[in-house]
Amino acid sequence: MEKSLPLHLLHANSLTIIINRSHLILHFIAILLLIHYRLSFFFQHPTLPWLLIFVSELLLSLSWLLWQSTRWRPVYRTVFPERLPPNDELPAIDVFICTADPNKEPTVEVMNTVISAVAMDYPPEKLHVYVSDDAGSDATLRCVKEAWNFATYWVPFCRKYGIDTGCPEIYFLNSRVEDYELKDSEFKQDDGKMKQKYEVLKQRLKTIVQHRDVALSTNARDHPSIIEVINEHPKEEMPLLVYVSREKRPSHHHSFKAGALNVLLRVSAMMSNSPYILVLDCDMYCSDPTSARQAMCFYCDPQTSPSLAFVQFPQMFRNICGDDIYDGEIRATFKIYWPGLDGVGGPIIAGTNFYMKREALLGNFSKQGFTLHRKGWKSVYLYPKRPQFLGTSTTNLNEMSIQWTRWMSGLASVGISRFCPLIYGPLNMSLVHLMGYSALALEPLLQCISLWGFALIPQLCLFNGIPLYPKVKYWHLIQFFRGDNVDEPLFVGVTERSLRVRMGWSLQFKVSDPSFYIFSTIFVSSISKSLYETVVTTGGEFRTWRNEWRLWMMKSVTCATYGSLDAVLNKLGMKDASFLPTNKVTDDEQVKLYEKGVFDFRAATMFVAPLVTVILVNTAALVRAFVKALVVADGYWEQMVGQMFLSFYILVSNYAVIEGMVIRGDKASIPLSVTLLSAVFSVFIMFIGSAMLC
Ligand SMILES: O=c1ccn([C@@H]2O[C@H](COP(=O)(O)OP(=O)(O)O[C@H]3O[C@H](CO)[C@@H](O)[C@H](O)[C@H]3O)[C@@H](O)[C@H]2O)c(=O)[nH]1
Ligand SMILES: [Mn+2]
Repeated sequence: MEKSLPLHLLHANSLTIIINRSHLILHFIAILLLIHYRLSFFFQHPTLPWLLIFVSELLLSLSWLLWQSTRWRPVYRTVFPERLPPNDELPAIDVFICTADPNKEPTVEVMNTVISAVAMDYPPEKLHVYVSDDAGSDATLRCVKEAWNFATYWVPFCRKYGIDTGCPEIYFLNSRVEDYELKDSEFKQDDGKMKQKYEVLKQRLKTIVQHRDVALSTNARDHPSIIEVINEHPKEEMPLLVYVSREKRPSHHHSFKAGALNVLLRVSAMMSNSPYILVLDCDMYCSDPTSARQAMCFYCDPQTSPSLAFVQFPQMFRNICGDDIYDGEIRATFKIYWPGLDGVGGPIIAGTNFYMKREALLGNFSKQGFTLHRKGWKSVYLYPKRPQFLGTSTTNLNEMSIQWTRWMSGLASVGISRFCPLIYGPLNMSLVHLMGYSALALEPLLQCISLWGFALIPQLCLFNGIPLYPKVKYWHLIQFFRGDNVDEPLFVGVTERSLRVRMGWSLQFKVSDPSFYIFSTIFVSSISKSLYETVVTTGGEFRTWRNEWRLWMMKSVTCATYGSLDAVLNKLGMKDASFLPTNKVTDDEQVKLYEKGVFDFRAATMFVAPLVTVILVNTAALVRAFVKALVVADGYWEQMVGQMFLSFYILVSNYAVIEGMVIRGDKASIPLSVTLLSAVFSVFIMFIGSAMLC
């Protein structure tokens, strides 16, 4: 009876699907009308600015269309680990943890990841944990040994009392007084001892790191390989723990994280060779010990398992708070895109927090970005209520921009390679799935070209009085009075009339060119759909939506642009691939700003100057247009209102940049030098742009 019950279920919300598809049809019709409008005008009066803005509109529409694949059939999954076969029938798992830089990746956190992996709720003889240390640091090896020593007490403690997290840091942070009072004295005693041991561990780790041989750390790029089994004398309740530092030589390309994973793949093949692999970044605590059992709900199902390559969990973060102005949560990716991809053929690998079938890899990690799906492998996305893994997210502008530039570069390099999903067609992939892949791979290029277009072309034309959007005929304010002639005094000196006189302003506009409706429909439709998705379907707030919208604009002119450039230069052989690991060390001052929702503009000039430049160009265009509208007689408003609105909208959305430039005077505001440099860029753009376009 038990056996026939399903191990996992799939749900699709039909209301969401109906709304998504109806919106898709309406928005698509509006885009077709826009194309018709542009083409018919363009053939009559071909001009360069019209062509450029049309290209921007087409590229953005293409990107929108590709992303619709993720709205086509979003699905959610539930698992029933209690229905799994008994422990002795479960398959074995190898856990891979990668660390690269002891300066950027705090050792206490890395060791918490290691301990939490060792303490996972899985038969210990079927669990093997491999730690890859790309820095080849002797200190890290010693720390792993300390962590192991602690874990030999910690794991039995967790098992004995059924502790619901295998991560000591989370456990000691969250242990609640009320629960504690209910516990018996034996538990209290053990808990006290554990706490003490944990404090000792932290102290030891700190000492090791402080006294580490600095000379060794300079050898991070040049060292022989070290493989050390930490628990040479196996203990019953403990899984295998292995430290691996692959050989690195300056003359050999080491392929960063993918290279490290490939070494772990080979080392583990010689030692445990488990059929399943869990990949974790060094900061990703296994906060819920049951993730392996949850993933096995798919792999132990004889129907799904044969073609299932990996089970992806979302990346979640333990340091998200307040406004989350840098969208550290990466909400859209894990709440919209991945469930969307799951419904049409499977999510792609997010780089961490996934269980992989060894067989699907064919001995190599790096030839994934979509060949697996093309060969007919499937993947599933599991987003349980309780976070399975918790890592650290970027919480300042600089780190966020570096990280996104790296991601954008990675995506763009797929987009411009022969693996571009649109070219490297489907073998076993559906069209919608392929669109999802293309949406990701082409995102950087489509986004940066179109958004630079929207940020500059209409503004340059506005500055020079060239209309790009349909006219609005009447656009004026009417003041009106209303009141009945009743003059009997109510009180001394107050007549009813004077009370009832209403003074009001009404805004009246009449659209003379019906095409104006096409543009306003597209604008309103995009805004309302994204608002609906952020607030209704994914439970965000209005400010969440504002943050995401603003960040999308900001990242287009910085990260997407640099990422695309990086990929192109790389392809042309003019630049080497690079991977700057994200800094996971937190700085109190920066965290305070992040918590308050204040932008920290102490970022590399290359990430701030484009933002300021866009603001300056938009301001100049808008101010000039206003002055002209006041001076030049009739007709100016009607023609220019679309462009004026666009500039106004860009300025309002990015008010935080204006604030950082002229209002805030604190240390983290935009330095005058950056503003001046951007002013030079702006003047340059205005002159050259005006000369070319107008
Ligand atoms: O040469 C390297 C560089 C990095 N890493 C490790 O790779 C992981 C991810 O690096 P991190 O700097 O934390 O990058 P993030 O920006 O946080 O990572 C995201 O983006 C990466 C791809 O850009 C993915 O690989 C990650 O899984 C994903 O979490 C970390 O554990 C690093 O220690 C290595 O092992 N070797
Ligand atoms: Mn990371």
